[in-house]
Amino acid sequence: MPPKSKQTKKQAASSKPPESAKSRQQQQPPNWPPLNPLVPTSDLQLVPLLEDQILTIPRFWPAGLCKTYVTFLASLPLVTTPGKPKKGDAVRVNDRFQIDDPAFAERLWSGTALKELVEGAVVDGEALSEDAKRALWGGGVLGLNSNIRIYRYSKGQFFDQHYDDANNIMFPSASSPSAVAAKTTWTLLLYLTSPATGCEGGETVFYPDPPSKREAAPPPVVAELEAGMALLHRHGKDCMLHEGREVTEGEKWVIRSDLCVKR
Ligand SMILES: O=C(O)CCC(=O)C(=O)O
Ligand SMILES: [Fe+2]
Repeated sequence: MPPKSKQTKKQAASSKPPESAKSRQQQQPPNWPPLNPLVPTSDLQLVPLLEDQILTIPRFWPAGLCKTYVTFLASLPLVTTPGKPKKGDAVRVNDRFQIDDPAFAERLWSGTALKELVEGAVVDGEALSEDAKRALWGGGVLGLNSNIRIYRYSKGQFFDQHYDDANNIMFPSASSPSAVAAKTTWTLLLYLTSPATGCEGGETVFYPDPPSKREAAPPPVVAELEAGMALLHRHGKDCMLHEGREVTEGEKWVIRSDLCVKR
């Protein structure tokens, strides 16, 4: 699908946790399976898919852990998107489970290679300076957004072209009783399925803007699904137009959170 003009700039529907009666009464977090076995951090790296915009971590989760999670996530009460989006929201047709779970966000951050890779910021074998790190992540990194979203796309489901919003949040602080003012700067997608697990289609596709009005847009950047690969992309004002292509066979499963920095 060609990129749409900026006039039709769709946002992903609000990623803030729903204000339903259930969420206000503090929905019980799931009993997430342990995050092991994992690939040692020293065997992993941040690999740019598009410089300064999209980074991947291939083999972030091994196949076995992805499989354990897909089986577990399928037992959660996922909710199918209502057919018609609110005005200005992108069409998202999938099944979703959303939970505010600071403990799981912290495990996904510190209990995996993510924290070390992001804080170390060794991109393509080159270690960034402290200033370059702040410029890359948009500030001093705190960890992952506690707003955890699980997506299941079955055959025919997709996430239409949109931009991801940055959100201001209060980040729980380990060192002080009060939370720290934070904002989200990058989207984290963790793919649990791929053609190797029977999922066809469903690639996340990014549409770069043309360099000027008179020039053609560069070709889209396609993130092929790889079970266990994590992908980070800039969001908010620096977000690229992107979509989750239609799944044509099998199921696509994704865990979504966001990188948070001090505000
Ligand atoms: O599922 C995908 O590939 C994309 C998801 C996405 O764009 C989002 O969560 O905002
Ligand atoms: Fe998105």
